[in-house]
Amino acid sequence: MKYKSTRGGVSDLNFTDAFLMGLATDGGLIVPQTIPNVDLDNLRDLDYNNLAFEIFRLFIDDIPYNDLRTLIGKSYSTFDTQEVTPVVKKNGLFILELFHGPTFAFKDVALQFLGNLFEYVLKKRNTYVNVLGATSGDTGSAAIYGLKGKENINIFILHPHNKVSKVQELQMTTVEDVNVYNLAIEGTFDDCQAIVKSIFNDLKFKEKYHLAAVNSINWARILAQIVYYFYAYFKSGVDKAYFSVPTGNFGDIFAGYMAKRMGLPIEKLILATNSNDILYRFVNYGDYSTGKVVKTLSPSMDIQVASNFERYLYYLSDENSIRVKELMDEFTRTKKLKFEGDLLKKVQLDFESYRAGVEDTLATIKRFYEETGYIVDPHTAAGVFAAIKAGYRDVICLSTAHPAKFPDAIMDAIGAYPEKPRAISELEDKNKRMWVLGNSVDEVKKFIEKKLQKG
Ligand SMILES: N[C@@H](CCOP(=O)(O)O)C(=O)O
Repeated sequence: MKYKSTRGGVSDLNFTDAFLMGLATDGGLIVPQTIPNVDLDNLRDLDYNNLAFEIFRLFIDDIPYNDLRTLIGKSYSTFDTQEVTPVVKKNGLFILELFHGPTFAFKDVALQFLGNLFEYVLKKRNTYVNVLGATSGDTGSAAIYGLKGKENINIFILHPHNKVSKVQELQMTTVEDVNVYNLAIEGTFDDCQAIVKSIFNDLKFKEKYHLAAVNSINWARILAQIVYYFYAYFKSGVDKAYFSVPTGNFGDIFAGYMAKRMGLPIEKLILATNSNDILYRFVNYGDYSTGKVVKTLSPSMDIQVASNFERYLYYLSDENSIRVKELMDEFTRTKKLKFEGDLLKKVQLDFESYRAGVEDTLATIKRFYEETGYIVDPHTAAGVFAAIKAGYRDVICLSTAHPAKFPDAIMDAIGAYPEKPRAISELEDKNKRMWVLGNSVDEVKKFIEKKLQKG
């Protein structure tokens, strides 16, 4: 399999080069040059690791199969269940539990694998990387847990200062390994993401410091997330699938879109947002225009500029890179895009979307708990809210995080705190380490330079 950029300036990369490049050097996002088709019957009865292997090998042909199997096995051995992403049925909905990894969020599914993949590739190539990423709460800790203490890797993670949950902040900032740098930026997640992209687009700086990406701009993230759509489909036993996906950066739901393009019978992807509703407006009205980021109960979704939107735009434009570049340039200039007519109808064939405000989120957590005894976190609640609104039978809701990451929201909803896994309760007594920086590309660059020169 070869890879290219959505903007047409990069092509014919093998998987490992695409993985190390992260953001394409022309500013676009990397996609596979063809989308492979799967035979569902060959995958149906596989356990998680074997399923992951069968899907990965369709996209990776420059890593020996034995090594790939070892990487997969190592990555998912840190999960608290061999199922990796179990599916449970509650009140007519399937809940795909994606929070069984070390940081209790769906990001672990990809980032445990990416951590091991970086280690493997760097050793093979006898080189090093400095990972740079942005987080609205979950990617950061998952990336840090995937990479902490690993040789030949430093990791710099930007998060919006005081805008992630307390547990999310503790998970990131209590890691004491010397290769981990937490930068709390005086701004929003969109500011953090813009800083990261601007630094990646400074190709001299990127090359000089061997920068690499862990956000879903990295194709390997999407690849790892495709697997659980297949797994959930087989486990649920449904004929045609409806997935409801809490959505911020569009990476998770885009993985579902790819699974559909590979032949998974997905009837509809239900896109759930919180009040940061740019994607809700896009799907319903063709209005992709940024608004102000507002703080909600589901901080990981407090995003207005969705990174992976560009990958979808590429497929929506029938893989026309020139058109994608024009649209992305227009978006950079005006902060808005408009979609109408047949193009919007095409979007609505793939997706439908609902927006859960704060009251909807709290009411959904409460009602679901009262009816099932099961506590969903505020992000999952947005997905459950959307699934109920959509009204289809047997929707598979992606449960993207453990409720203990958001105890205050749960207390507000049901009047009690969720049970805390030990790994979370232990965080409070640990030392914290982070650096507060202004919302400035230069400040972040200077910080990276200073730390790397010292090292
Ligand atoms: N919701 C994310 C934001 C970053 O998204 P990513 O999927 O591109 O890493 C978070 O929790 O950090």
